[in-house]
Amino acid sequence: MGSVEQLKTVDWYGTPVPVYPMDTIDFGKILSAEEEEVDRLLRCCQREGFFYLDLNGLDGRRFLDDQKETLDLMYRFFDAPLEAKNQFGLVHPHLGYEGLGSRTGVLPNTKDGYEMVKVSRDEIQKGKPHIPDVLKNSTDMKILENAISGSNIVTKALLSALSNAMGLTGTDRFEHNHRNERPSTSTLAMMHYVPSDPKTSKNIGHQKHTDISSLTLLFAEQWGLQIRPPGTREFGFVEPKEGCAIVNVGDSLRFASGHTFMSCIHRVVPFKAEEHRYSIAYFLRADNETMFKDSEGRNITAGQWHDEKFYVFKALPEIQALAPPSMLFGGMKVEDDYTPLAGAPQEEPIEAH
Ligand SMILES: O=C(O)CCC(=O)C(=O)O
Ligand SMILES: [Fe+2]
Repeated sequence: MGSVEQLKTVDWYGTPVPVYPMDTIDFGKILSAEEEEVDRLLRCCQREGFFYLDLNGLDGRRFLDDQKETLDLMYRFFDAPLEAKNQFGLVHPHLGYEGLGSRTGVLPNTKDGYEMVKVSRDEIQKGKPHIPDVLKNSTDMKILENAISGSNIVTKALLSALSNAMGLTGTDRFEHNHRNERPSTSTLAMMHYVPSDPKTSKNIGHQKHTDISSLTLLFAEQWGLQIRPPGTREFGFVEPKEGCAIVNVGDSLRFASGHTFMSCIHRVVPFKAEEHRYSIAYFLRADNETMFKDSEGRNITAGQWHDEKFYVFKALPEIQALAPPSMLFGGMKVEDDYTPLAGAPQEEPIEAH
């Protein structure tokens, strides 16, 4: 990572903000286990915890088609009346609907700026998903099924490559804790960020965090995602790249790698005040029963980690501040942030307890 002076920047409310470069991993080369590509993938996970995944090749393009279909479905879904979207509410933390402002926002004294609907992989596999009636026709069901199975295939291919790169065999391989027939909280999250102005709105973006997941496959064509690579103090934007998904390592894979992989700290801010932003995230998560050692040295199951961290995500800032920082940030080092935003309040540093 070069110094800030050498970084590309983008204007954000009158201030130049870094645009962080990220490596690009070619999905086709990963499928063929090309050694150089697999080694680069491993280095991305060890150094930064995020990368672009290039899906422009023949085997990747079908997942881009799934993304387009999912986006069309989302435009329709989020246009529906609140009662229709919220038909089942939040059934479990990893499935169902969460309305605007359910969590803490990205700036002090704000709530989040998005609504979200999540579809559980397990429920889709069992053929009995809690999906609101507005989406429960056969075409929409097929779109969701394709999006989930496609994302599962892509993330499992990455897991397998990472096991190879680490020389893992048998039950030590990462895939062993991500078996399709075992219960997990793996889920497809579809998010709609409402237009909001960081200087005046009370609903703003997505609070900084690391993901609970093992790997997150994110499709986001619009600006707004910011990352804070290890060793930096400043959030910078991730530039959307044609035909590429963004992949990040989450806490579970960091734990499974013996804390050698980086769980990427990130957040979402409104890029243009008048814009609706849509993003699709597949969270590949470990089987609920998988045992990890977390950053506090506790032995904890993947299911328990999910539930505890979800509770902290949803808690009020006062409660969040009482949780160990390793909860929201998976044991990643968190220095105070520098958040340039002319005229707007700065993000409060999270204190260590
Ligand atoms: O909307 C995005 O681009 C990222 C969302 C995110 O970080 C999350 O849901 O964990
Ligand atoms: Fe995230």
